[in-house]
Amino acid sequence: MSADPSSPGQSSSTIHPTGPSNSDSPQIQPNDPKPTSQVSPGRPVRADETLIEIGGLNAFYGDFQAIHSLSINIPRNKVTAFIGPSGCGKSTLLRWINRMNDTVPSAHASGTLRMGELDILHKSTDVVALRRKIGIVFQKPNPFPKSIYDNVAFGPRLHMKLSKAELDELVQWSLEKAAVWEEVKDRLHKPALGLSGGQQQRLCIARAIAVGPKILLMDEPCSALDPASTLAIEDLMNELRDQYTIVIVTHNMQQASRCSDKTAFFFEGRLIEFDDTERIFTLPTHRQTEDYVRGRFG
Ligand SMILES: Nc1ncnc2c1ncn2[C@@H]1O[C@H](COP(=O)(O)OP(=O)(O)OP(=O)(O)O)[C@@H](O)[C@H]1O
Repeated sequence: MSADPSSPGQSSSTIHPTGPSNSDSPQIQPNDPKPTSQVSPGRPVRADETLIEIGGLNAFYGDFQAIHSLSINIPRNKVTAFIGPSGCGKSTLLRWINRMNDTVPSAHASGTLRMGELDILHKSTDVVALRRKIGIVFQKPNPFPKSIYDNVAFGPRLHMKLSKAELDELVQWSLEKAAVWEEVKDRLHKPALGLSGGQQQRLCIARAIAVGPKILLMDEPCSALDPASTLAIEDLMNELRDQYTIVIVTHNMQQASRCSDKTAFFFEGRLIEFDDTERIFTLPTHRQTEDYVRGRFG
């Protein structure tokens, strides 16, 4: 396979949708001086390169406020875990990052939510283009009732002008990246719904990366999977982390500590603590964080 281009769908023979440089996205300057942690004033904080910048975000369903004045910078090419008890706003935040909440009539939000120059919350933002950059994988695998091949080819057919050979190459590349190619290569034109749950989830990841996102949002991607499939997804996240920015919502503390670089702990719609995962699980600053990661509540 040749080197990944920085722009998906360009009409060259190299059609892999994303590459390590991610150079086509507007960028906040590396070494953004904003701290990536909200805790421990005085403690040195490593300056990660920010991909998603969130400032003073308030999110509502009607009158109910689900997220309160949230400020957090999501670092590029890292895995960030969102943890916290049920109802604390983790999914709401994911759903605002790729504007899924547009489909909820009562949902509204204020504050800053940016990916580089792109103002995610702005009314004029092209949501279809945004979702190419910010893919999402849900709790329950949701392949389309189509063939395995057509699931992965769906987005590229919509957004890119590719020859049959280029599309074949892209489908293969995406399935390889999602670590499911070997299992499906001989049944590409069979129904996706005939795959196991773990295979379906990896297919959904292949479908998400086929259109060249910068970031993959994963909302409890393993909660419907058996332990072996869960391990396969975790291994996959480890492999993808160099090329993608991954945000995972999880209730599984082992998973957060195994898979993520950074962890954000939320409680009742507020960010309590955001730090390196190792620190959150060994020496958190807040008692509430410690109680949660030790399983004392939630
Ligand atoms: N469509 C909606 N309409 C009204 N309220 C909603 C809607 N979706 C979520 N909420 C409320 O917003 C709050 C945050 O919900 P959210 O789903 O973001 O929490 P969560 O931390 O992801 O929870 P869980 O871990 O159980 O998935 C909850 O009180 C929830 O009931």
